Amino acid sequence: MTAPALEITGLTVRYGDVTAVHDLDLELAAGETVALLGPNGAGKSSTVNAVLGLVPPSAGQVRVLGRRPREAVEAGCVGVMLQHGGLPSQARVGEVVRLVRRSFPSPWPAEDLLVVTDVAGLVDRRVDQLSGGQRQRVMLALALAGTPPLLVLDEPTAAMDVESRRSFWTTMRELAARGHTVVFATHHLEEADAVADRVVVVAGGRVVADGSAAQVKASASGRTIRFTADPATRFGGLPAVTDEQWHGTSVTLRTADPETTLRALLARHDRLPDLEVRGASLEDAFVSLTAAAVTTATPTATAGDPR
Ligand SMILES: Nc1ncnc2c1ncn2[C@@H]1O[C@H](COP(=O)(O)OP(=O)(O)OP(=O)(O)O)[C@@H](O)[C@H]1O
Repeated sequence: MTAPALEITGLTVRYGDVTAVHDLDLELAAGETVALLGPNGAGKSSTVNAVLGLVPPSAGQVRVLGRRPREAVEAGCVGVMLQHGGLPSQARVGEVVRLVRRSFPSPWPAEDLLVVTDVAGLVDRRVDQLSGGQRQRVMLALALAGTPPLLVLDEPTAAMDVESRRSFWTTMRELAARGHTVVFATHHLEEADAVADRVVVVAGGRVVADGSAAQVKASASGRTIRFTADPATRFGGLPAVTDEQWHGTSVTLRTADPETTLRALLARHDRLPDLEVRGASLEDAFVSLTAAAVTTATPTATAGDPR
């Protein structure tokens, strides 16, 4: 049986009095593309750093393809893009890529590496002359230089514009299609929704939801009903409504049971102009799951099948 790409069991990371990660379990199968979502300070970077062997677990253990993190990194099993990765500023891109490739036992074929990461046109450029997005692409080329089965990316698109992000994620999909496992921490919910086949939401150092984007969305209770109304109107007392928000003349009701709420609304009002009934977005789910975690400080049920 092949080992999971990543197996985290009971991981706790403490920095002095601060517990950044609490008893976290996570298993990634080979070939999965997994988004790690969470608000600032949720424990994403601490988890990533433990996976890379950069911080020691205070409790629990991490295995990357069955190996200890340091061993896995040294064997070239893990490609990494960190938030504050450095590059030698005076060197040319081609030299840096060549040097890094040479340090691995099974480097990614040179030409293909430059094409896949869209760096071919930058090889003669000095590193300090790159734009933020170009720099990130070079960082990706270095992360892939050892042909790692697992790619770990901490907010990889933070410095990229919309177009660079789009092409970056196209590259990630190609890598996933070639069998690489990709795990990335992000604040961009739309990226997680579009790219990841699994979304893990972390809050307060714990996993609060784990499933496909659709499952995570479904785990945020309720739908929203939106329509236009006179701001003097009040909709208190409607069945199943848990929240009422106004923006000008547009009212949004959150409801646990849209059909019952709609029946009651239509019994009282002849017209509901611009009526829309929507499922929760990933952002709605994220806000409600992470808010619940902060309020209760205990993990809620995971969405979807535990893996
Ligand atoms: N080296 C450190 N020393 C002390 N506390 C730390 C250290 N690194 C992180 N922390 C704390 O641990 C908690 C989790 O931080 P972490 O960086 O893992 O979260 P994150 O989810 O990656 O946040 P962000 O999205 O802001 O990058 C925070 O309270 C943070 O202040």
